[in-house]
Amino acid sequence: MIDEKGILFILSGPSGVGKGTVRKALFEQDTNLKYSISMTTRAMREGEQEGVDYFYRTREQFEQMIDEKKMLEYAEYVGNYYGTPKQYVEDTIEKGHDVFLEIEVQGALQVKENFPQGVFIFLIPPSLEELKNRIIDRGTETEDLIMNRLKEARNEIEMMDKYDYVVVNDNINEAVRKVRAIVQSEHCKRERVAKQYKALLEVDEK
Ligand SMILES: Nc1nc2c(ncn2[C@@H]2O[C@H](COP(=O)(O)OP(=O)(O)O)[C@@H](O)[C@H]2O)c(=O)[nH]1
Ligand SMILES: Nc1ncnc2c1ncn2[C@@H]1O[C@H](COP(=O)(O)OP(=O)(O)O)[C@@H](O)[C@H]1O
Repeated sequence: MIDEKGILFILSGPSGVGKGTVRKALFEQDTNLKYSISMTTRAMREGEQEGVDYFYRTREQFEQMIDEKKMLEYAEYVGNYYGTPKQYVEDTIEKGHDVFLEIEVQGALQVKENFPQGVFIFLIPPSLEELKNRIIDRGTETEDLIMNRLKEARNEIEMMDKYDYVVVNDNINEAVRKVRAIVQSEHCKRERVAKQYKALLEVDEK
């Protein structure tokens, strides 16, 4: 079939719900999705690589990108900037490839404003109790921050109706399977297939 523009998928959800875990598992399997590498001002962690996990930049460099309107979205999270460089997303979609973002909720809401044709997937925990356990088990946050995150999570979950799909991250394999199914369904949307088919028929006529 004739290539159309790619689709932008946005996976978001409260801190600790498992966004990073689901995204990594999704990309481990054979996939045609292109992951948009984010830019951050946070320090590189052991085992991470520049241009693989993130583009690591200073606050000055990040703020310059913001001023030059080169970010599709950005947010401050635990004292650091995180954001999606616009150019890669636009070029890749233009070439007909799907792009996948894994970002926190404030950023996802900005993408919704700037790129409403994106497909918004909200990952939720089976319960707030389980969310709390996951944040504690991950061991990256203090008691105070954990309480903050949970309060934020409640507010964020209320944003659910801004999203196209909601996936409960109970069993990880099930959650990944559902995200993959969403990607496939979007490719089977009538409007999309009809457009591609029309172009195909026009070529046949020539
Ligand atoms: N808005 C926004 N959030 C991002 C971006 N990249 C990563 N994040 C989110 O930033 C948060 C912190 O990420 P990180 O420092 O890698 O720590 P993690 O909590 O171990 O995943 C996570 O919720 C990510 O989903 C981005 O480009 N934009
Ligand atoms: N389906 C799941 N079941 C149990 N634990 C999970 C599941 N998904 C993720 N986790 C664990 O929960 C913690 C938070 O996951 P992480 O991917 O860092 O979340 P986020 O990127 O949303 O902040 C990690 O310790 C991860 O191993």
